[in-house]
Amino acid sequence: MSVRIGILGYGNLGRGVECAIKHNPDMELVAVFTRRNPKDVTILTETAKVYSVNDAEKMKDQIDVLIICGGSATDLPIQTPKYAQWFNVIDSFDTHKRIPEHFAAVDKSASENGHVGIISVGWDPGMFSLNRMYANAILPGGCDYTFWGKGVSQGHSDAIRRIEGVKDARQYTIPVEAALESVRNGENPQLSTREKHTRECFVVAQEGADLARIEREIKTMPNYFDEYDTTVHFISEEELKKNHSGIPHGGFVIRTGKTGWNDENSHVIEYSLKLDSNPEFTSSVLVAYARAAYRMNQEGQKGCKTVFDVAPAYLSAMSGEELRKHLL
Ligand SMILES: NC(=O)C1=CN([C@@H]2O[C@H](COP(=O)(O)OP(=O)(O)OC[C@H]3O[C@@H](n4cnc5c(N)ncnc54)[C@H](OP(=O)(O)O)[C@@H]3O)[C@@H](O)[C@H]2O)C=CC1
Ligand SMILES: N[C@@H](C[C@H]1CC(C(=O)O)=NO1)C(=O)O
Repeated sequence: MSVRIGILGYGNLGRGVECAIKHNPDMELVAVFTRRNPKDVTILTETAKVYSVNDAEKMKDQIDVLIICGGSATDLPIQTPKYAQWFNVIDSFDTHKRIPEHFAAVDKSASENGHVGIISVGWDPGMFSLNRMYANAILPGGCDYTFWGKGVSQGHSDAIRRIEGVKDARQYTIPVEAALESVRNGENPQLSTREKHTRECFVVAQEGADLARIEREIKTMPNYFDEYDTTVHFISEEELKKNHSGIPHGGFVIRTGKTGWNDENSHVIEYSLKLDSNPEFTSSVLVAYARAAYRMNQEGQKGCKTVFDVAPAYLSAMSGEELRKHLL
C-alpha cells in the first residue's frame, strides 16, 4: 500500500516534492494545500488536486504524511506545530539557532496528538548534520568545517522575499577561497563566520519601494545576514529571470582528527554535495524522511524527531533483506 503524501505550500520545495514522489513508486500524492486561491496554483500530478490550507484538517484521514514546504523565516514556526495536530509532518526548518524552540513546539503538538514530526530535514540542516555527527563521534578530538556554495540559498532568498517592498530575490552564498585553501591544506584554522563566506543578493523591488531600507533590513537580519559581509544589487524582474533563474548549490563538511598514542596519525573525513537543483535535492531528502515518519508512527512512535533520531533503514524503500543483500 502506498504512503499517501500531502504537500503544504507550493513553492520551489513544494514543486520539488511533487517531482520526487514520481521517483518513489511506494508513494502517492493525494493533495497540495496552498494559502493562495487554489485556482491560481497549477500542479503537474493529474491524480491529485489543489486545496486551500483551510481544508487540510478535513483530509487528515486521507493523508499519511504532510510535507510542509513553507519558508523557515516566517512560515514553518507556525505551520509545522499547527499541522502536527492532525498529521505526521516533515519540514526543512533551517534557522539553526531557533531549532531548539521549534523542536519543543512541534514535540508538544505531535506528542499530544500521537503523530511523528521530523524537522530540519534537507542537507543543511539534514545530511550535513548527520555527517558532522558521524565524524564527531568517530574522531572526538578534531576540527569541523562546513562550506557552502557558490550557490543559491533558498532559506536566505526566502528571508529576503519576506521583506516589505521586495518582489523577488536570489541570494548566493560564496565561500572565501583563502579559508577553503587553509582548511584543505590541513592548517586547522580558527575561522569566524565572516571569514568563511560572503553573501551576494539580487533583489527585485516593488515600484516605489525604499531601496535603502530594504538593503539595511537585509544586511542587519539576525540569523541570516548580520554576521556576514553582504552585497545587495537591485535589478529588474527581467534580469532576474534571465540571469538568476537556476537554484544550484552545494558544499561540503570536513572533519580533521588524529589517532594514535601520541596523535601521530591524521585523518580527514569529507562529505560533499554538488547540486544542479537545491530544491529538487532537498525535496528528495524530505520524501525519504516522509517514508520514515510513516513507518515510525505505524510502530507507535510519536513526538518530534530530527535526522539524528531516525535509523537509516527507515529511509529506504528496500526491505531489510534487500538492504543487507545490496548495500551492506
Ligand atoms: N534544510 C535544508 O537543507 C534546506 C531548507 N530549505 C528551506 O525551505 C524553505 C522553502 O524554500 P522555497 O521552497 O525555496 O521557498 P518559496 O519562497 O519558493 O516558497 C515558500 C512558500 O511561499 C509561497 N509561495 C511560493 N511561490 C509563491 C508565489 N509565486 N506567490 C505567492 N506565494 C508563493 C508558498 O506557500 P503557499 O502555496 O501557501 O502560498 C510556499 O510554500 C526555505 O525557507 C528554507 O528554509 C531549503 C533548502 C534546503
Ligand atoms: N538551508 C540552506 C541549505 C544550505 C545552504 C546554506 C547557505 O547557502 O547559507 N546553508 O545551508 C538553503 O536554504 O539552501
